[in-house]
Amino acid sequence: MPTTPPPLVLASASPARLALLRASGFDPRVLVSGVDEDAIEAALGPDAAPSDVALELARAKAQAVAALPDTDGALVVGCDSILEFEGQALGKPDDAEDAVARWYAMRGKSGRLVTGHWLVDRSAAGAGGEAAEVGAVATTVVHFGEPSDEEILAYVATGEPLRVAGAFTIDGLGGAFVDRLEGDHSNVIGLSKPLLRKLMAELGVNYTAYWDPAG
Ligand SMILES: Nc1nc2c(ncn2[C@@H]2O[C@H](COP(=O)(O)OP(=O)(O)OP(=O)(O)O)[C@@H](O)[C@H]2O)c(=O)[nH]1
Repeated sequence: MPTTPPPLVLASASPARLALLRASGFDPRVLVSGVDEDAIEAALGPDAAPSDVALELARAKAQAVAALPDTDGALVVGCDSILEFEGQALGKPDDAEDAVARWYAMRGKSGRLVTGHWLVDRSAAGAGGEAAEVGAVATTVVHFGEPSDEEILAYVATGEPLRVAGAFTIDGLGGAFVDRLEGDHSNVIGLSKPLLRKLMAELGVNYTAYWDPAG
């Protein structure tokens, strides 16, 4: 019989990450970190690798939430997703104009969606242990389709691209404009399930112990 795992805390405001965890058998509490992502990115400098930025932001979010008294005894997970495209680190678009310009540049090409993952184990057994990665499992190559100008304008007008890293989704409206992926799809949505399992194992936490046997 699996031991009772530490309660899971998602240090993210992302509705997609929460929905993904719930669909995967978890019922996390959500505590949003409120960290100043722009300040962290500025401190890393313009030449920082997108994977380094994503990991540093994931760390900042997870550790900020793990510092709250409310997370005593819990396992905290923080994430950050960035699209690496033609040498640029692209988060959410600044505005509709930026989203349109990005799609004009992205269509017919490919990019790498990297998601930094950072876990902090505040349980008694975990003693503040941490596990983090933005490696191979947390990098997915995205091959974009070729939406027409009109389709791009229609997509941006929905507002969806403004709310997501890289100005696209694979499971939402934007999926029509993503031809294929190479790598983990959940990583693109914002949290890689196989990587979460791996990082939990590094902390001695059993991923399946969160599942309700009654289903
Ligand atoms: N549903 C969906 N969401 C996506 C996809 N790609 C990126 N996102 C979302 O884009 C957002 C990336 O921004 P982040 O800064 O990592 O996270 P956030 O939403 O700002 O929330 P915090 O973790 O609180 O910063 C996340 O909410 C991701 O879930 C996708 O293909 N599908």
